[in-house]
Amino acid sequence: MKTTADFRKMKLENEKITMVTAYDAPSAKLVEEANLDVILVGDSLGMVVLGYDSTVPVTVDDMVHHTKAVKRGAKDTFVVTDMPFLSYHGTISETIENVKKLVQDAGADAVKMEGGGAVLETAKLLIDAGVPVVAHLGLTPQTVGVLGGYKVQGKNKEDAEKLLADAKKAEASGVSMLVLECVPEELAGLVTETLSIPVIGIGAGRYTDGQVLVFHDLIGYTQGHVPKFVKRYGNVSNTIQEALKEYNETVKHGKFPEEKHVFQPIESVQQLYGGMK
Ligand SMILES: Nc1nc(=O)c2c([nH]1)NC[C@@H]1CN(c3ccc(C(=O)N[C@@H](CCC(=O)O)C(=O)O)cc3)CN21
Ligand SMILES: CC(C)C(=O)C(=O)O
Ligand SMILES: [Mg+2]
Repeated sequence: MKTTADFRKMKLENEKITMVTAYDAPSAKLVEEANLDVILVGDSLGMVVLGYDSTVPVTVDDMVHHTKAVKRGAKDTFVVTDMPFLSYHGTISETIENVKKLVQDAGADAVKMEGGGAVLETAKLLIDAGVPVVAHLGLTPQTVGVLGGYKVQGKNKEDAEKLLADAKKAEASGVSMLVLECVPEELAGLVTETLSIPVIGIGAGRYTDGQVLVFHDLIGYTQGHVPKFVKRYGNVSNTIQEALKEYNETVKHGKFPEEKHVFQPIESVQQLYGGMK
């Protein structure tokens, strides 16, 4: 399994780092077999899998449940799990209780936390305790209510300076990586060249050390809104829809099951009831 040290080395050697979300065992297995570097059990789970309108309703128990599934499917890939909304804003003991569930019970290799400022103080305490932490700046979907929508961040000088300062603070806190979401690509490039930790972008342009996308967006399986920064590499929704329609038709028309799908012989049933009428 690649580790945080490997990701740092990859940055130094200009080798791009690939990250994708996964929420269950079979998809995690496919990600591992495709040789991607990192799996993120994102709280986007709430939107792409659980049918919520935002990531706000996602709980620690949801993240535990799906992290366990992902770890069963991908035993040899570094797994980062999102700490969900408000699960790292209470007392440090409450936060540690939640981290313990995600790391010790579910097997996450690192936890990701959205935000700068005070969140990074919390990150430092966790890192001192031995927990690898990934920071997440720029568009932080858990604060959508405060931001007023999923909008590009760091567009003016003041916001850009704040973001760069938070990024430096993240590095100083000891975080292993930084996810940068929905920022102008030049700002992402500046953050990337300023920091020595890997910067993974989503909607952050071409100059970051790596990229992350939501699994369902990438394969074309998202049912709701797909952000502009997404490239769809497949169209799985079509494939599934075709299979479902064909199943429906063949059953309705008596063409499934066929003889090869049937258990034979039915001697015992014949002995019991004298066979079918
Ligand atoms: N399917 C999915 N993909 C994601 O990448 C994703 C989620 N869901 N849910 C959690 C967060 C929310 N994210 C989002 C959601 C929407 C936009 C969006 O619509 N952005 C506008 C840009 C608006 C602007 O110009 O300021 C867009 O048109 O893409 C961006 C990120 C990223 N994450
Ligand atoms: C969009 C990525 C970075 C994320 O946080 C998630 O999938 O929840
Ligand atoms: Mg997230």
